[in-house]
Amino acid sequence: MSTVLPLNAAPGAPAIDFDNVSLRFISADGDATVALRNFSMSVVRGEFIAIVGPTGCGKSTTLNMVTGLLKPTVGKVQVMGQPVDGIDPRIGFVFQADAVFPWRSVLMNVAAGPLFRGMAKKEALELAQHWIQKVGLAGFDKHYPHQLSGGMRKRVALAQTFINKPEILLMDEPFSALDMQTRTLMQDELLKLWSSTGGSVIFVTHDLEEAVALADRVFVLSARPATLKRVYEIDLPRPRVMSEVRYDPRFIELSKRIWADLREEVDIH
Ligand SMILES: Nc1ncnc2c1ncn2[C@@H]1O[C@H](COP(=O)(O)OP(=O)(O)OP(=O)(O)O)[C@@H](O)[C@H]1O
Repeated sequence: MSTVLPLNAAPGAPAIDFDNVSLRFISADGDATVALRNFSMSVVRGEFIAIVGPTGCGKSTTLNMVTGLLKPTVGKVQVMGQPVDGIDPRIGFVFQADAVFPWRSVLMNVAAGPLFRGMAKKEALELAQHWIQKVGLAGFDKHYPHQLSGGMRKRVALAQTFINKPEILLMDEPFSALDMQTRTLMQDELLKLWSSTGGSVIFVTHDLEEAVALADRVFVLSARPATLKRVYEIDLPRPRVMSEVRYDPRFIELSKRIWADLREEVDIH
């Protein structure tokens, strides 16, 4: 099994492609749970996709198939035109739980990726300082995670991820543990970082307003076994400012429509 895919193996291919994918979990006592059924989704390079759906429908499962942690029972998942196979250095992650190392300073946390890949220490630390500044943490490089607020730790996580220049970024409710104000700041931060680096993002969230505010397209999943219910084009202009976009009449209209779709799923189950 190869662990690293050839870079830009298929230049014209979508960044991520789910082709009629179903996934069934079989538990130790033989019970089957269908988490995803006939799911297709194509993510263009540079596109920001959000996935919303009721609890337990299979949102995280889709991300786990992009990383290769889970394999579809039926159908195909491809990254940059190639089947998912092993660890792909082009993919970055930010999840709800902080992935920062508690025993490392902010600087060493942010430098971890480049150092791991063999970059010279001086160069890696300089690059890390650059990213620490970029996420608004200048002066905190010697702090340890326990000395930071939840929002600041999230900034470390973003710097730690973006320093690796991911071509694909998978985010699973990354800001859901934050208070509303910090969350809004982090959403702005994410959009800035994304627009300056140009990767593709899949952002899983329970918060449909967050999905509408951030994404180019919102994929609505049905209750389990999840199928794709509808896809919404979010034609709000960019750059978007989180504290303002929520008052845009088009934002309100789209949010209402998507909520009506989602509510049907939540009501039934
Ligand atoms: N390893 C596993 N073995 C068996 N069932 C699993 C496994 N992982 C997930 N499931 C089941 O598959 C379904 C989808 O789970 P998943 O975590 O993808 O949902 P989700 O939409 O991300 O949920 P939430 O919104 O609550 O985070 C759930 O019913 C879950 O219990």
